[in-house]
Amino acid sequence: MTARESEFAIEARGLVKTFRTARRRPGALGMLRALVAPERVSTTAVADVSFSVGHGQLLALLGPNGAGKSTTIKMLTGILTPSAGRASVMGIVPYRERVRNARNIGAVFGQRTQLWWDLPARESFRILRDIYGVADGDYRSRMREFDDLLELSSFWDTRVRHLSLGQRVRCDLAAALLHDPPVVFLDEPTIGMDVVVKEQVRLLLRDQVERRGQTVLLTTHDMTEVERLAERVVLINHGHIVLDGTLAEIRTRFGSGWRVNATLVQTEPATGRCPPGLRVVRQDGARVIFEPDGTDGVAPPQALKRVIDRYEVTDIHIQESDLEDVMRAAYLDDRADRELDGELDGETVA
Ligand SMILES: Nc1ncnc2c1ncn2[C@@H]1O[C@H](COP(=O)(O)OP(=O)(O)OP(=O)(O)O)[C@@H](O)[C@H]1O
Repeated sequence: MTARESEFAIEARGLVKTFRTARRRPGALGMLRALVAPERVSTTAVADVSFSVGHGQLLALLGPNGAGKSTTIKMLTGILTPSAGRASVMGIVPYRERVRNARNIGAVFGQRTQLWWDLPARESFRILRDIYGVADGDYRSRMREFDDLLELSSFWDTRVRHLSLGQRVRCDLAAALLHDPPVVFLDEPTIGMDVVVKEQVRLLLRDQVERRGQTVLLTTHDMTEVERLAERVVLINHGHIVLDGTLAEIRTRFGSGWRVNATLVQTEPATGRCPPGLRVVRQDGARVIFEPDGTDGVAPPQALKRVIDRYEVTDIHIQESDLEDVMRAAYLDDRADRELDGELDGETVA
């Protein structure tokens, strides 16, 4: 099957990854025991992950620390072989055909550079140009484009080891996109960047998807990034998929979806006189946030009218619920499910 014949650019079906590591006990005796009779323990980083990404889609893979996001990406880039399940990227099984897969993908691991540590970043770009056989004209125009957006030329002649984290990740991003791969994996690509550079990276990614039709799989802990970029979100927790949907679907399922933000003339608690179908989420003096209480399925225009009818209002608008709150609700829901299934043992709530 050729790359374009496969319906999805990225497919993961029942992926599992278990690591076997030596357990280290404390103290000198523990160290000795580890040398003589090492005790091995299994960690299941990815327990059961299935999802697919269509050609030209940008999907955000989200989850708390240790959820299994990086391990999933490593299986999709061919760095790790799954313990069970299967993966395909542009019709290729990444861990079986690493070299063919490498031509189709670009990858940025924000925590770790792909560049040559002791060389100036520009030297790494030239080496990558030769490895991937990028034509001189294409190389020059892409470097110009990356420089325009990411302002690399002020530091690309500095050795990579001397770059700041944000500068280094910008160079990593350019290196990953240099051969214009159809699929890009970005594991925390804006780590260490200031807000201005973050915005530049978002512009670059949007352009890669909209103009070049690239497929992007992104992990991030930055919800603004998700709101700005992702059409779809897959949420992973403890190596399991918790949800898979558009931001709108996720908001509907785990958040009220919207809230009424009002500034009242009165400053006493609004709770006692709350309009029907609404409850007070927060009140700070005259500023009150209401959300639907779930009793009558009130819609945003009705909710505005009910608040205005009940109070004297100086300012009022509908606000979409905060994505951080929605994600937290989704984790807590998953946690409650697993508690019921008896899977959790003494774990603290994030
Ligand atoms: N090589 C390894 N050997 C043993 N355990 C590992 C290895 N790599 C990852 N793990 C464990 O697997 C789990 C998932 O790790 P992973 O790096 O995939 O999480 P993550 O979702 O990317 O987290 P973060 O948001 O912190 O980057 C963690 O408990 C981690 O300690």
